[in-house]
Order: sequence, then structure tokens, then C-alpha cells
Amino acid sequence: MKNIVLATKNEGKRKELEALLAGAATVYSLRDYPDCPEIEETGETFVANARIKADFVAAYTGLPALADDSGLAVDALDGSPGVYSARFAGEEKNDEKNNEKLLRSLEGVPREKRTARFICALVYKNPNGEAIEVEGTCDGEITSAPKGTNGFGYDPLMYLPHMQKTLAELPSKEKNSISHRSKALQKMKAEWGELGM
Ligand SMILES: O=P(O)(O)OP(=O)(O)OP(=O)(O)OC[C@H]1O[C@@H](n2cnc3c(O)ncnc32)[C@H](O)[C@@H]1O
Ligand SMILES: [Mg+2]
Repeated sequence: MKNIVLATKNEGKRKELEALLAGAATVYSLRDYPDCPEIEETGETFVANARIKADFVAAYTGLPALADDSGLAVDALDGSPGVYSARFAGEEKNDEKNNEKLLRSLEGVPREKRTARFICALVYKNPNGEAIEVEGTCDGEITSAPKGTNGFGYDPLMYLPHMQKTLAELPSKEKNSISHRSKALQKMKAEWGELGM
């Protein structure tokens, strides 16, 4: 089984990726490398930021790295917060403050105009230079109040009309069967398969 180090400091992502990779790889994470410095996300796209994180962590650890850069694109906000999703309400990256700011930004916007999509870019980088880049999305609507306690980040505000639930109301197994992250990882696994990795 291949070794992979997850290039993320986000515990919510780490748990989901670990569950999704169970049986496919031996998974390490930045918890195993506590001295790994903060990586600046200077890219203008999700995939550019995932590339920055994967490159850095593959070089730092000498292991194949899998980076996840993700976020929320809200139609009524012209795609914001986008790559600024983590820092939407400030550099301290506070999920609760981000959610409050998102609800404030959408005050007065009617339900039919509250459409949004989660995007997840995954970049896998081998220390020998090989890279694979994929993306997955998950469409929904931004609620007018948080609902549910599972998941992380913006999950309590992301309502899935076909499930009649927010992502935070879904058990992790169900979120992992439909999320942007799981769709991206499915594509990644297909690429690994094709390349015999
Ligand atoms: O960069 P790393 O260390 O991976 O951790 P991060 O939290 O900074 O991650 P990002 O830069 O990719 O920012 C992603 C933002 O989008 C949010 N987000 C991403 N995936 C999500 C999901 O599945 N559910 C809810 N929110 C999500 C998350 O809470 C962050 O605010
Ligand atoms: Mg980040």
C-alpha cells in the first residue's frame, strides 16, 4: 500500500480524507510533522493553492503528499468567498465567524437566489516530481440559519435540496458519499489506478 501524507492542518478535512482513503493508502498527516511551517496560500485558484501545499509538503517530508484546497462559491456574491473561504471573516480562520459573515452578506437575498457550490481541488505530488490534479463539486443553497452539528466549516449553512438537509445534518458516511471532497478523491483514485500507482 502506498504512503501518503495529508498536506492539511484542518482536522475536519483530515478526518474525511482518512476515512475516504481507508484501505487505499497508509495515511500520515501534518500532525506527524508538528514543526512543518505554515504554508502561505498565494494562489488565485483552488488548484493553484493545493499545488503550493502539495509541493511544499512532499519536499518537506520526502513522502507523496496529498493537498486539499477547497471552499465555497456563492452565486449571489459573484463566487465569493472562494479561495478566501478560510479567511472570510479574518486571518484567525474562525468557522463560526465565517458563517456569521456569510449569513450577514446574504441578508435579504431570497431563497431561490442563495445557490452555492463547494469546490475541492486535490493535488497529489510525488517527491520524484509526478503530480495529479483533480476537482470535485457539491451544489446546494445557503440557509438563513445554521442547522446541524456534524462536519465542519460552512456545513451547517449548506442545504442540499435533494436530501432536505444541510451537510452538517448528515452523518459523516453520508457526507462522504456525496461531497465535493469525495468526488475529487474518486477521480484521484481512478488516476492512480490508470497509472498503476
Ligand atoms: O489549508 P489547510 O491546512 O488544508 O486548511 P484550511 O482550513 O485553511 O483549508 P482551505 O485553505 O482549503 O480553506 C477551506 C475553507 O473552506 C471550508 N470548507 C472546505 N471544505 C468544506 C466542507 O467540506 N464543509 C464545510 N466547509 C468546508 C473550510 O472550513 C475553510 O474555511
Ligand atoms: Mg488553508
